[in-house]
Amino acid sequence: MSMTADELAKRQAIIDACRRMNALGINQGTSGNISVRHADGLLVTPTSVPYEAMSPDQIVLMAMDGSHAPDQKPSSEWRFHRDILKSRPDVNAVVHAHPTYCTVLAIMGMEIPPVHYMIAAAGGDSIRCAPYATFGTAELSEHAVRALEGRLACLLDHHGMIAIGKTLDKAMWLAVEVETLARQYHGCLQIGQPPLLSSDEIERVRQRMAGYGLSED
Ligand SMILES: C[C@H](O)[C@@H](O)[C@@H](O)C(=O)COP(=O)(O)O
Repeated sequence: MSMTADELAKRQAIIDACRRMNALGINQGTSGNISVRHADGLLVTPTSVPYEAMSPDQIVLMAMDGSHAPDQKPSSEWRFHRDILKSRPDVNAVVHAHPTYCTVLAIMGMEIPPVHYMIAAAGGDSIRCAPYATFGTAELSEHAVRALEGRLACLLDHHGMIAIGKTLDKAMWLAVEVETLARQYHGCLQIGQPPLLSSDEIERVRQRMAGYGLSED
């Protein structure tokens, strides 16, 4: 398989990010998948390959019509990766994981409200929870794209979380922030119903955050 240095670097960056997801504790086992925009299509992780054993040649190069080399097996979630990248020209990377606290809230069908100003990093005053649909289906993809409208992250009912970004580093950074928010919200709920920040305040923070570190810009 011949490829440019740029493509090889993107493939390796995807694998490094997958391993980091598990090392950071925001994912486990072979759950989760990652994609990055490349040329007119995307590079996406293969299905059910342990991240420690994943090699750059196993990353699947996919066209926007879903086609790929016949000997390659893309992630079972390639549809939402493709559909998000297709519908969001502002986004170049998609990170899907099964972080524990995000998934606990998602199982309960709960979205994350503005309990902490860092929610602004996800693009607005809530992190929505997309309705449940079977993994890998076009229905799940439609729900995810809708839940991500005007946002950079969403929960997936009875499933997990998606974080997206202009770069893979930004999407990974946001994935950790979203799991932290989920943990904080879960902690608050042990005490009672937490007071929330106003939508105006979240919008103020969002504007102040523009260009801050790895957040939205
Ligand atoms: C069954 C899978 O775990 C599915 O839930 C998917 O969402 C996932 O996280 C990993 O699937 P792939 O290995 O197919 O990327």
